[in-house]
Amino acid sequence: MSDKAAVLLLQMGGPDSLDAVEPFLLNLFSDRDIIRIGPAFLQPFIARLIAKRRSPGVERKYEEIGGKSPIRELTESQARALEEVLGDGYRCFVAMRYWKPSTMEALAAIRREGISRVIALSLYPHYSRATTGSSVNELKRVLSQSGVQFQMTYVDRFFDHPLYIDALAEKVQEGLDDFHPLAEVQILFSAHSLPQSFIDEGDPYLDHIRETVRLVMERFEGVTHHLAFQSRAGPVKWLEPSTDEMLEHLAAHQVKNLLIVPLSFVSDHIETLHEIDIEYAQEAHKLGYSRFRRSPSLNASPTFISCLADLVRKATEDHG
Ligand SMILES: C=CC1=C(C)c2cc3[nH]c(cc4nc(cc5[nH]c(cc1n2)c(C)c5CCC(=O)O)C(CCC(=O)O)=C4C)c(C)c3C=C
Ligand SMILES: [Fe+2]
Ligand SMILES: [Fe+2]
Repeated sequence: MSDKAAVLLLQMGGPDSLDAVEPFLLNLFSDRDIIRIGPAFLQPFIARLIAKRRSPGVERKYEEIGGKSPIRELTESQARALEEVLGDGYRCFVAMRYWKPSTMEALAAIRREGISRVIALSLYPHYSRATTGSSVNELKRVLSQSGVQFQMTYVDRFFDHPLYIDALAEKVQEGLDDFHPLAEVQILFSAHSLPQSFIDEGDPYLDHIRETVRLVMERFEGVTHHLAFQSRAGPVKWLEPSTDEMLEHLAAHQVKNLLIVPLSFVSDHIETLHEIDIEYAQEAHKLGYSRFRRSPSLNASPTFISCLADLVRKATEDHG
């Protein structure tokens, strides 16, 4: 047995080729933690229909950002950077909820290394049953099926960690530096949307998002900011206002310079590279903004990696 600990980074995953889009969507729409469609016994059939119907449009979007999601490479590079900072006592692994490497593959790799202590670290800063909840449920299912005993610790949120806030603030500052020094810039935080029913049932996601925004804005006193929600994916009531409505609203109020700051994701993927950089940028141009920019994603930002390292070290101390 190894005396090292494994850090298992939990992330959503994304298609690694255009052929992977439909099976990726099938995995996602089959998961009742993220979406409930009809009674449980019917969901696999309905999920198949939705995945088939949705995939041509989604494939076109992935085609426009290079033919796949970059989320695997970006998460692997976060894992390597984290390993470097943590040093000899740790090895880092990645488990993707809806694509590769799967939770099963990740646990098998940890086992091959002879490691028995695992810190499962969700890469979603804000807790939601739809994201972290789903990944942790999957992990627990696979652990119980595998029959292998690991000593597990879970880190399921870090929306208010000072180093996460520092890392975001650095990116916001980089974004602001891309405007003329005398320009009056407003900030639009754009978080991933969630059906309102999750919040009504007690999901803390919205409170976590608001707290992150509050803490970041403590560093930018005097700058006007807004919060909106992007990437709805179905015909229910989602969090409001939507990012596209907010873009229209601000344009109508003569806002000319806008920095959009993506929240809820810690790396680039289709919703930054396509939805913001292509779709919202075109919309902003039509609406008459003079300058519309996105702050860079955290990816392997050294400050963000030191946040992850701090979370891992604290989890290790707590469970000695
Ligand atoms: C079905 C409902 C969905 C809910 C609820 C939802 C919540 C949610 N998702 C993220 C983060 C990501 N979502 C991504 C893609 C994606 N999400 C949904 C659906 C829901 N998400 C779909 C159908 C897709 C696929 C793309 C599409 O069809 O439009 C991704 C990107 C993966 C990648 O390309 O790399 C991320 C990341 C959060 C944070 C969240 C709620 C809090
Ligand atoms: Fe999503
Ligand atoms: Fe108004």
